[in-house]
Amino acid sequence: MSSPGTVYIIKVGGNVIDNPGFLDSFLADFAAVPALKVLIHGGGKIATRIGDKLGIAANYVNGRRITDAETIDVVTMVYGGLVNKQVVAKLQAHGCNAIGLTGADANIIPAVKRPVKEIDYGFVGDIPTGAVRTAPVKLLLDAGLTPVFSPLTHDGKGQILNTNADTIASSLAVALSEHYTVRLVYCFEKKGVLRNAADDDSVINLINREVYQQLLAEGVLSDGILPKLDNAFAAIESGVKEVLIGHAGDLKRNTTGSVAGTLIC
Ligand SMILES: Nc1ncnc2c1ncn2[C@@H]1O[C@H](COP(=O)(O)OP(=O)(O)O)[C@@H](O)[C@H]1O
Ligand SMILES: CC(=O)N[C@@H](CCC(=O)OP(=O)(O)O)C(=O)O
Repeated sequence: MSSPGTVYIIKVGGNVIDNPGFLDSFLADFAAVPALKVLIHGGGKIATRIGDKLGIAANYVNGRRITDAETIDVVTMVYGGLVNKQVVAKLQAHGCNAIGLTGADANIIPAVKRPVKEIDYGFVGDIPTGAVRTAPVKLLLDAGLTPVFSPLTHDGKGQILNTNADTIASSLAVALSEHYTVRLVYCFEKKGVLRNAADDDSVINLINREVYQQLLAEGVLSDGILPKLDNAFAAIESGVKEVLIGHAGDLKRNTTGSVAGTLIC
């Protein structure tokens, strides 16, 4: 049997999306990745700004947006519409035949509304293990298309759900590992996971579970880096070949054999 081909699952975060020049150079690099690839975009910052204009204030708990009935409409419009279609149009301009999707399209990412415990997250979706349906993604890749996912899923009963983009990337990476050698690259505005969040050059090159526990105990990690690391470990422990967290400007290096940023092992 021949060895499976490589697919890059690449996630780009809200601080890159919110900076038009940075986003454009990132998308040019993404378009040039010489392998099969899937893009997952965030957009939390833009959703917060547009929500503010509409008088709908953002509220985050543990890195997840509390998504009430008004907020799910805002994020559906912003992630599934504005951001997704702008990213697709820009990729087309770079010669990448992108197709924009939510997790509801082709029923690729069925999710479950997060149960209410101490906190009611509202219309936030968790992706059950094994739920991602890879067949439609494979069809698109086989047809020469590049899927671009917004951070939206659905409950199978007609309700769109808001799911953290890092989680979507990790779940897609794990599911596609059954068919491909998958490399997952988280791209954001820092050079990697930092030992000192205020020092952009304090990148930690390698993090395993033991180092992660130490960093947590030292209080070095906060905000969005926590769900990113949780999702990164979930991927590396479930069949994904390589997981990297790095600067969006280092995508070219991170998809051509070298490593710039933090490698999860
Ligand atoms: N030790 C750390 N290293 C890197 N980032 C950190 C660290 N501690 C906190 N952060 C914060 O985590 C953020 C990344 O999470 P998030 O804002 O959700 O990014 P994205 O939108 O790209 O997923 C960084 O912008 C940074 O402000
Ligand atoms: C449930 C939840 O928190 N969803 C995220 C989805 C967007 C996202 O993940 O965007 P970034 O990658 O830019 O952070 C949110 O609404 O902020």
